[in-house]
Amino acid sequence: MTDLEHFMAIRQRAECLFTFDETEQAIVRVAAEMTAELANSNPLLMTVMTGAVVFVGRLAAHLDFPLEISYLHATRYRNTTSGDTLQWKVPPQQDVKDRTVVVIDDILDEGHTLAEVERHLQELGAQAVYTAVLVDKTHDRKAFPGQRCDFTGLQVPDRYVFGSGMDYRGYWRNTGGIHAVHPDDL
Ligand SMILES: O=P(O)(O)OC[C@H]1O[C@H](OP(=O)(O)OP(=O)(O)O)[C@H](O)[C@@H]1O
Ligand code: HPA
Repeated sequence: MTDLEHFMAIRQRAECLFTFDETEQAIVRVAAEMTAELANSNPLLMTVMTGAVVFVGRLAAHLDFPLEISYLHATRYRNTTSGDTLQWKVPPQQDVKDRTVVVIDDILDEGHTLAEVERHLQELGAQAVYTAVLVDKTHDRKAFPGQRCDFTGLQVPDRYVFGSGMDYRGYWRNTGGIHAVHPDDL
């Protein structure tokens, strides 16, 4: 089987957890919550590349107030399905001093990525740091008990998921819904 045939098989055997329309409804709700909280704070949306690239675009289309979008690149999974230490590939690309920063990511899984990114932005002098994810994975392995984001789209079960920006070994970020990899494929 070629690599591309393998990725096609992964996609076909996966279970659809949320359709594109369901993810869109969640994103519209998150946008409304963000608007209520942040519309007057000139926020900087700090996109955690690469996974957040789809979420930030879809979310920003529903945010009708002044804001800026920037990015950093940090990775813990490096195209595998289990996390390691966080590797900083690109530091925050815009001055965050005295800014309200909203860290945008695709998923809160074990939470080490967001905890470290948040700490770093605080060290750089951000006035306030909020966090927003499309999905929060339900399990008891978070970086600290009770870890939550300020804005969360959907809860997913404790399975490896892809779609809406989240990847399976670098592929299927482009799938509009959210899918769980078949257990035999992990
Ligand atoms: O909560 P955690 O267990 O730390 O995992 C969440 C992080 O893992 C993924 O990034 P990844 O390292 O796979 O890089 P990617 O964004 O390029 O997919 C995802 O985009 C989050 O940033
Ligand atoms: O379940 C996941 N899917 C995709 N990327 C991830 N990064 C952490 N957990 C996941």
